[in-house]
Amino acid sequence: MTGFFPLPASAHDGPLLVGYSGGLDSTVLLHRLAHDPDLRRRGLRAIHVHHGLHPDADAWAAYCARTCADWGVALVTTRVEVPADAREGPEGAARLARHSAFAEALEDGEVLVLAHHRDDQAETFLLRALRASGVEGLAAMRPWRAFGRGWLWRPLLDTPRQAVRDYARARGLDWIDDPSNASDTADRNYLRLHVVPRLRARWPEVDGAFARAARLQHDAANLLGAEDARALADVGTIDERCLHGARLTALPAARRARVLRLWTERAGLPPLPARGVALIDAWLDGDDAGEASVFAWRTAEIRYWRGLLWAGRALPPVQRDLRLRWDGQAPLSWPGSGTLSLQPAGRGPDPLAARANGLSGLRRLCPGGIVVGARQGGERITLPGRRHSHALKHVLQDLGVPPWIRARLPLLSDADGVLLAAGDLALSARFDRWLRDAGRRLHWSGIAGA
Ligand SMILES: Nc1ncnc2c1ncn2[C@@H]1O[C@H](COP(=O)(O)OP(=O)(O)OP(=O)(O)O)[C@@H](O)[C@H]1O
Repeated sequence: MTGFFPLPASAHDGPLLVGYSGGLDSTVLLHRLAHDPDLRRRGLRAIHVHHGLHPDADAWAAYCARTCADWGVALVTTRVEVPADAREGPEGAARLARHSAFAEALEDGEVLVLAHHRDDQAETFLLRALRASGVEGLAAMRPWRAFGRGWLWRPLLDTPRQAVRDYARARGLDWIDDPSNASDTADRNYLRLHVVPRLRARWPEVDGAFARAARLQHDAANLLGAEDARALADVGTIDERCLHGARLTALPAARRARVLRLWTERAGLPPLPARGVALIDAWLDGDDAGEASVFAWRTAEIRYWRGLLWAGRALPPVQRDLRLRWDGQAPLSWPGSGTLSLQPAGRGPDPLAARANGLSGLRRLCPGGIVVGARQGGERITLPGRRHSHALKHVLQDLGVPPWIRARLPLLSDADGVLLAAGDLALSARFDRWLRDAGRRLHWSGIAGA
């Protein structure tokens, strides 16, 4: 009988949840784990994701249930909906649905175990090279990573497919052959069926060589990542969404691209594409004419203005015609662009005056209630301590408010159209006085993602 192949040491010791499709690889993995008394003591269960895509999918789920019962392993079967017209194609959409089912099933500290092996790693490396990936992509799959509330472990990543096959044959295991593996329409299958066999005929060690190359990229990616984090800290963020773009220009182009990607990743945005990096480079190199520039990708945007870069979720369109009445009692939602509320001020006012003013004071200030609307252009405001009014545009420019926030600012006016406040960024002398007397402050929660 061929060897009971060794498993690498486990980096985390939570109970195990095996992703069990019923195919050769995960059958071998489950058998190997289920027959290892040390691992069983940690706790072991399996999950089968029923994609409902193949006519035999019910039979596959039943097969997995029987095998698990034979081996004394508890099985969770989860049915997922795979959208027929997904942008990622059917395999990609099934994979996404499967991974969210895994994340949902995984309990705190539990370890999801998947049966990717060394030949899968070699294919992933090749696929990534064909997509012109950098070091992070070429590092391919990691043996361990954080996943949902626990971890993801790929203990077979150094085990060749042939060893997996030998193990199954030696123990008389059977498994499900998914017929889609024989089709070469998917890139991975094309490599597996046509390309890797040609390479292997000439270079028998090709899988091991690609897998080793992936590991080297992994080490390089870790080293680079640590330097990127230092460079980002040196560039300095104003907050997690706003960066001193001008200071990026001191960095070499390749480092600048990596720092931008790290910054957008930390802001929780999808990976920044190369054309976004190129455009930002052009902004930083060009004359800043004072116009804001924007690059949008997927659900995200980066905006550039006066040497500063902002990253966030795509902003809602400007609603120029929207006008709402507000009595100040409850917070007012300013559609797509935050909320206005009147809150108690930090330093307490004279309590008697405050009670006398209170919200009825707001009605005294504006008998017709406050009208909240978008900027139309040409507004003027008389700031506290000033005798004359100023153009709101200049006030906001002096405050350094970027144009896309200016366009979405809720403007508060009285019934006669006299401007009281622009968000909570600029207050008129009259409104400021009333707020002080009432012991209140105006709060605008700002634009989410701006
Ligand atoms: N239907 C399924 N139910 C449970 N686990 C599954 C299922 N399909 C795949 N797995 C698990 O995921 C592992 C990898 O399978 P496969 O290569 O098909 O998945 P993938 O997530 O598409 O991987 P890749 O990242 O290589 O594209 C399997 O060995 C198995 O452990």
